[in-house]
Amino acid sequence: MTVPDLTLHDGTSIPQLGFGVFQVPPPETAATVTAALEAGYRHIDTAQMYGNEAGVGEAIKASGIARDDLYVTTKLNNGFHRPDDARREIDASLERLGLDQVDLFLIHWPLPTRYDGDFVQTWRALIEAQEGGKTRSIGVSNFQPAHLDRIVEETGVVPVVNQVEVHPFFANEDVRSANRRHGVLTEAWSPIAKGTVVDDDTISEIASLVGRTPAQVALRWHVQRGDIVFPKSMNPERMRQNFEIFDFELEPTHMAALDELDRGEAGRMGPNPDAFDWIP
Ligand SMILES: NC(=O)C1=CN([C@@H]2O[C@H](COP(=O)(O)OP(=O)(O)OC[C@H]3O[C@@H](n4cnc5c(N)ncnc54)[C@H](OP(=O)(O)O)[C@@H]3O)[C@@H](O)[C@H]2O)C=CC1
Ligand SMILES: O=C(O)C(=O)[C@@H](O)[C@H](O)C(=O)CO
Repeated sequence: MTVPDLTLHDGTSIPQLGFGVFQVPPPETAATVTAALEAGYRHIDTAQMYGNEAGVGEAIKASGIARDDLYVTTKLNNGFHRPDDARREIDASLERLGLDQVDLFLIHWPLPTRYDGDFVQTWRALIEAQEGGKTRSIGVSNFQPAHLDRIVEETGVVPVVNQVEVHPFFANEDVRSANRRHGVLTEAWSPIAKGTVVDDDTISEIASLVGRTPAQVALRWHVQRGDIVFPKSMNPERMRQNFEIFDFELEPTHMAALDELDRGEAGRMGPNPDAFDWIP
């Protein structure tokens, strides 16, 4: 199965499908990521918050896969928004991952009610890290349209991606359209709604009609909308299943039926970025 690359506005490219490691316990991360690499994944999405960057690094090193053939994303933790902390912790991530450079570094959450709402200082620290060669690309996560507008206005530097919650029950269209307006690609987190797409009748019916599983149908919906996805699974069979989504297509009526499942704010499963202020 070939995973398409999408071109980011800085000229680099990113595999549209990756593997997410949120809630993969640190002691099991190396084995889990090794299984994902064996299944064909070449894009890994981790974060300082997940506490498992070292396991990701261990699996990468043991795989023998050429560095250029892998795409690695990590994210700055919420306690490190001040520039001096960000500088130190970006270096610490590289050390844990065993890499000289990551492909993408993100601000994990904007935390508009912390640090006097000054996530612009944090964005400047990421710009500096990119200039210093510590990351090829820089982006943000959980940025609402106003947050995105502000960093672009104040620095002139546009993130390549905004990683936000998106799944059939929470289409997050306001943020996706703000991303498009800025030329920012959307990365959809919790793309299979934390596994709950399997319980939905509409998705299950479409899955039966196309001879696929509900998770495959949901992931296919995302990729046909042009978003980047990285489902998490610690089960080798589901890991493989989630990878096999580029050999079928959903027809427009099926795409429209999935679009109809959007519950707006009621469908949100994770924290609201305007209020989220948790520092681990
Ligand atoms: N930037 C941010 O703030 C956030 C980023 N993320 C990123 O997005 C990634 C994915 O999101 P996540 O929250 O993990 O949720 P997902 O939507 O990827 O769902 C993961 C859950 O679904 C189950 N699952 C996996 N595959 C299948 C399948 N084929 N059929 C049925 N159930 C399945 C998994 O269980 P099992 O392991 O047993 O298969 C797990 O419980 C994260 O790992 C992380 O990288 C996530 C949240 C927030
Ligand atoms: O997984 C992530 O990347 C997150 O940021 C979430 O874990 C988030 O912090 C959360 O769900 C807290 O309850």
